Amino acid sequence: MRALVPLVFKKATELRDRWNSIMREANVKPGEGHLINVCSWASRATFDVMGSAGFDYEFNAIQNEDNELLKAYTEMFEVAISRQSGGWRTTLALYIPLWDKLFPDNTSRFVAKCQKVIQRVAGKLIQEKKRKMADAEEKGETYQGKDLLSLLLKSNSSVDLPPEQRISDEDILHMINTFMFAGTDTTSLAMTWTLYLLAKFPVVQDRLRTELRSVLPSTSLESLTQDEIQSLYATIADLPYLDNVIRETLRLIPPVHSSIRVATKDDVVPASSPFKRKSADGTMVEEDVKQILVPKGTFIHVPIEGFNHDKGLWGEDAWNFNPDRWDDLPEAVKALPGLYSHILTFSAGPRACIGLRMSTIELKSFLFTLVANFKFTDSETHKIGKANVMEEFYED
Ligand code: HEM
Repeated sequence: MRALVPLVFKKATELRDRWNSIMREANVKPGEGHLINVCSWASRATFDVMGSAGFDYEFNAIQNEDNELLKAYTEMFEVAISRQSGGWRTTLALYIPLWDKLFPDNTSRFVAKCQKVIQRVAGKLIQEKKRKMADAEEKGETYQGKDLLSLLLKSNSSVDLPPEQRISDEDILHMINTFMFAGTDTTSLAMTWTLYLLAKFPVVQDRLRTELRSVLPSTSLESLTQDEIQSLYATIADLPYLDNVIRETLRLIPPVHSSIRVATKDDVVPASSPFKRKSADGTMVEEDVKQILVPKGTFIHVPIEGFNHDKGLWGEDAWNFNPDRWDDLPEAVKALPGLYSHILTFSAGPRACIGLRMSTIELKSFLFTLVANFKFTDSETHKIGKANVMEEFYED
């Protein structure tokens, strides 16, 4: 993870410079604003980080959007996310995964087209990496690549690994897809919502900027040595208000708002307080229910956002954006499980997120660079909506 820090700083300063040059080109005068689609830029930045750190691949997305692999991923993500709105096809595909393959609609055909591009380009990437490793071996050297793909290929070709435990190139390709899907837009959404909330709550933004500027180095970030960057990041990582702002955003707007699990055996889930059960047509079926029976095979919707917003645990102000709450959490919250800060944003248990540390480095470094240099305000012309549990943001 240490090796990630200089790369993330490089990308954060690149994004800062790109925004500055856009404003210069648009002739924006000091104090004037300029409309920027933060969501799209944040996504391009996290693609760049994942490309370099994950696969030693330069999407170069902050500079241009023409890369064909980048286009395939972004278009595929957009389509996949638009499908999340539900509908009978989505539900059917959940129970019969082959359905989409047997009876593809336009969306499935489009995703298949993107997948073909990914298979071709990422497949070439895997072959090139293997060739570099073989070349190094021929010279009696060890290939030094530190990206995820190199480490994966190295451990996969290790002589100690029994052949039946080696993973195929096809599975490695699937892993690249998983990392691109799980590790880019999640972090960029977290970054975007943080900047959005800062725009909505200028007092919080000003207080955060003051904290960030207090640790700005006296020379430019570009002139820092690797050791100085590491030491700057260690300082940023410990900034209390930045930490609170990030935790509060991740609590209030988790980028993954819900998940699904399947019960592998019959189970009983106790209710924290008795509830009334209604049938699908809204008529009352049972009063004073104290537990939920879960038969094996049931699909369970895990409401991450609901867990993070529970007023019974977090207090009446649970739906408010209040970074200071992290200085004095209710006892009930402290007792909650979760990989991160008693919230379910990164899930929990054996299949919890493995990218928590990577996304923390990205969020802290990018927010440091951007908030110390720019002031964010809500767009007057573009309405930004929020679905799921909350539709509005409440002032504390
Ligand atoms: C703010 C950023 C992120 C959030 C909110 C987030 C959230 C999550 C959640 C909720 C899950 C569980 C999904 C489920 O089981 O239904 C998950 C899994 C996963 N995440 Fe993240 N993630 C983030 C960043 C990252 C990053 C940067 C990486 C890349 C290293 C990553 C890699 C993964 C992987 C590989 C899994 C699957 C783990 C498994 O099934 O064993 N995530 N993430």
